[in-house]
Parts: sequence; structure tokens; C-alpha cells
Amino acid sequence: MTRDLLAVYPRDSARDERGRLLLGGCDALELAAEHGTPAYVVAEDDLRGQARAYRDAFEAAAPGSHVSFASKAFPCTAVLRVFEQEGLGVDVASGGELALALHAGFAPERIHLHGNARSEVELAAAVDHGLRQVVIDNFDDIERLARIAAERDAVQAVSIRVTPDVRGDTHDGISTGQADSKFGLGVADAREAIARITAQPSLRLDGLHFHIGSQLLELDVFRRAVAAIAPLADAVEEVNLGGGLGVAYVADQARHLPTVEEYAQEKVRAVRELIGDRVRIADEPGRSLVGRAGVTLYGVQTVKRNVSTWVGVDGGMADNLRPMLYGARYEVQVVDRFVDPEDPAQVAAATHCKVVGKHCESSDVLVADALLDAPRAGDVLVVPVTGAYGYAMANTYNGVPRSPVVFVGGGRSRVVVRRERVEELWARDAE
Ligand SMILES: Cc1ncc(COP(=O)(O)O)c(C=O)c1O
Ligand SMILES: N[C@@H](CCCC[NH3+])C(=O)O
Repeated sequence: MTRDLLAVYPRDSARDERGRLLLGGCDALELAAEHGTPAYVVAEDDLRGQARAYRDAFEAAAPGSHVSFASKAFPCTAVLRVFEQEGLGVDVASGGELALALHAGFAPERIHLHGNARSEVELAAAVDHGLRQVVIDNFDDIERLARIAAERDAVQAVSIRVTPDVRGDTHDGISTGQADSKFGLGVADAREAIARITAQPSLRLDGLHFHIGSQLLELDVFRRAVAAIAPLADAVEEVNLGGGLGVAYVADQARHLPTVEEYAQEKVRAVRELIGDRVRIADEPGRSLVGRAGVTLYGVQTVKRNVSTWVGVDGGMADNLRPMLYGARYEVQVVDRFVDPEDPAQVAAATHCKVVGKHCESSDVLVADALLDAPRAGDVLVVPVTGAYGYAMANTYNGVPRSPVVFVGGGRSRVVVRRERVEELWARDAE
């Protein structure tokens, strides 16, 4: 069993004596045969372990703190149920995510609603269900939500999303904390929002919130964001620090990845030093709760040589948009013939190739610099760390039905989301 090769795989992964990948104790080749490919395979123990790591780390650093799952990262019933059972709250960003969280069993007191362009219907649903908080993003929200709550004789708890004018080191597409952002209000406008909310009898100001960006691998940026919002904090009971911790997609990132404990301690320390002991601390991680728990299995359909060697698989940009959107890097292996990229003999014998999807786009490239052991049609490939924002952003481009989600653990597998049927491509036809 080689441990290093599994540095970014779900924590209970292993390779057996024949070198075959085991996920949650299940043989990856058998999983592919049983459930078909492509398939998202999720190690349930990894999800639970991360939820506990988060809960324990924040509880140790800031007793009474509140950790929620940012459900956009993996919006499916089974994943939400796991986090509900583990005692987390949930962050929803639309009426649809709200409906899903309720369907999965979250009590409304554990749900808060985000969104930079919510409809009346979405805001009314939040009030009708009595959600824990609605996060105010702009001045229009205040007027609208106050009216909706007043019409129902309700008092809705709110927090304000502040844009702290802090830039984390991440891709532009997932950076949100800069001054020129579509999310939240700048510090001066947030001060005005505090006054307007306080003047509304149907709203109760509860918290401040920031989210600087996603896939952040350095922690110092959080202290700068806390410093930016600190002058507003007298008005609130809670500060939500917005998640954002990155995951290691490839082994070299794993060496520098902060732990959940370091992340929680750094955030809490910043709040205690710059704001004080009085405020309750909340956080809402998405990616780092689910990223490493998930892998995608693909079937190789064809291998050919046009200058490069092109390995064509049965999925691609419809099940994982991240390479195309953010130039995201991933590892890939043949599930029963791993190549050790640090072993010169294995590297020399391996095939340097591009693993590409089946979609009609030249940029449908899953891994541009793959090193595989003699890939051929019929092989099963595994791409690790696809638990976050893979299923979430899946689509049916080129009429490819969406992939199933399969939970594994203790040597057993179970389908928690079935593969979409081709008939569902026309299920919404008006006639
Ligand atoms: C408001 C908000 N909260 C939480 C998250 C979750 O962030 P991450 O997945 O980076 O932890 C996001 C997405 O980045 C977000 O927009
Ligand atoms: N979809 C993005 C993350 C979005 C962050 C949401 N605020 C990704 O895959 O990296």
C-alpha cells in the first residue's frame, strides 16, 4: 500500500495488494462495473469526519460557535442529511437550495439565506419558514424584507454581508471580498444599512458576515477582513466568517494546506483580538467539508495520438466544469494501475497524455498533464477531489444525462442519487 499516492483521496482510501484502488473499502473497478461511469463516489465517513473536525475545532476555539455547510458546494439530499445529523447548520443561496435543505430535514432555525438578487418569493419563503437569518446584501433587500415581514406580523432576524475590500489569493472567478464586487455592501454602506435595519420594527439585526473568496490556502487574509468589519461590530451579536478554506487538488498543494484546526484558531484569534469576546462566531465552509470526500470514476472510451496522446472518457465538462471555468488542476490515475510521479522508472514508462471529456468543446480537458500507465479503452480512471462544485454545477450539455452519486463506506456502496435517464432530457417539454 502506498500512502503518498493517496494524499488527496478520501481519507479511508487504500490500494490492495494488487494495487487496485479501494474507496470506503469498495474496489473501484467493481464500483464502476456495478454503478456505471461516470459516477461521483463519496466516502461517507470522510464527510462525517470533516463535519466533526469543523465542529470540534470551532467549539474548542470559540465555545458556542455556529458552523454551517454552504450547501452550494454539494446540494444533494443525502449529503445534507449527513451534515444535519452531524449537528451543522446550513447556508442556502436560493429558494431552491432552501427547499432542498428543508426536504433534507434541516429545522428552519438552522438555515440562513444568502443571495445578491433574491426575488420576493424567495424572501417571503424565508420569513414564512422562520429562518435563522436572512443575509442582507443590498439596500433593496432591507425595504423589501421589512415589508414582507411586516405584512406577516413577523420579526425577521438578519445579518449584513459586508464587502471588506480584501483580496485573497485565488482565481478571479471565485474572489468576492474586493471592493468592486457584486456581493454585499462596502463598510460605509454597511454602516448605513445598520441604521436602516434598526429603524425597521419588522427586522432584527443579528450579525455581520463576510466572504472573501473560495479556495483560499493562506490564512492571513481573514485577519484583514475581520479588521475591516471590526468598526461595525458593536451593533451585532454574531460575526459570520464565511468559510473559504481551500482543499488540495493535487499532492503538492497538500503539503501546504492549513488544517481545519489552524483555520478555526486563526479566524477566532482575529475576532477575539480585533472585536472582542462578546460576539458569537459563525462560519460556513463549503468546499473543505466535501471536496476530498468525493472522486469521479470515468470509463476510457478511446485513446489516440494527434501530436499529443488524447485519452477520451465518458464524462467531462458536464460533470466537472472547474477545469474549464478556473483552469483547475486535478490528478488522475487508472484505478488498478497507479503511476508514482516520484518514481523515475515509472514516469519513464508511463504515457504522458491529456484526459479529455466527450463534449463538443476543445476546452473540455479534465487533466492536461496526465501521466497514466498504458491507458486503453475499457480502463477505469479516477479523478480525486471532485466532491465540491462538481455535482453542484453539473449540466446535460450534449444530451449527456447527469451522473449518479454513490456513497461508500465499510466495504458497501449505495446509490443516493440515481443516474439521470435520457427521457429526462425531454421531460419538461410543454407538449
Ligand atoms: C456566501 C458564501 N458563503 C460560503 C461559501 C462557501 O465557500 P467555500 O466553499 O469556499 O468554503 C460561499 C462560496 O464560496 C459563499 O459565496
Ligand atoms: N464554483 C466554484 C466555487 C464557487 C464559490 C461560491 N461562492 C468552484 O468550483 O470553485
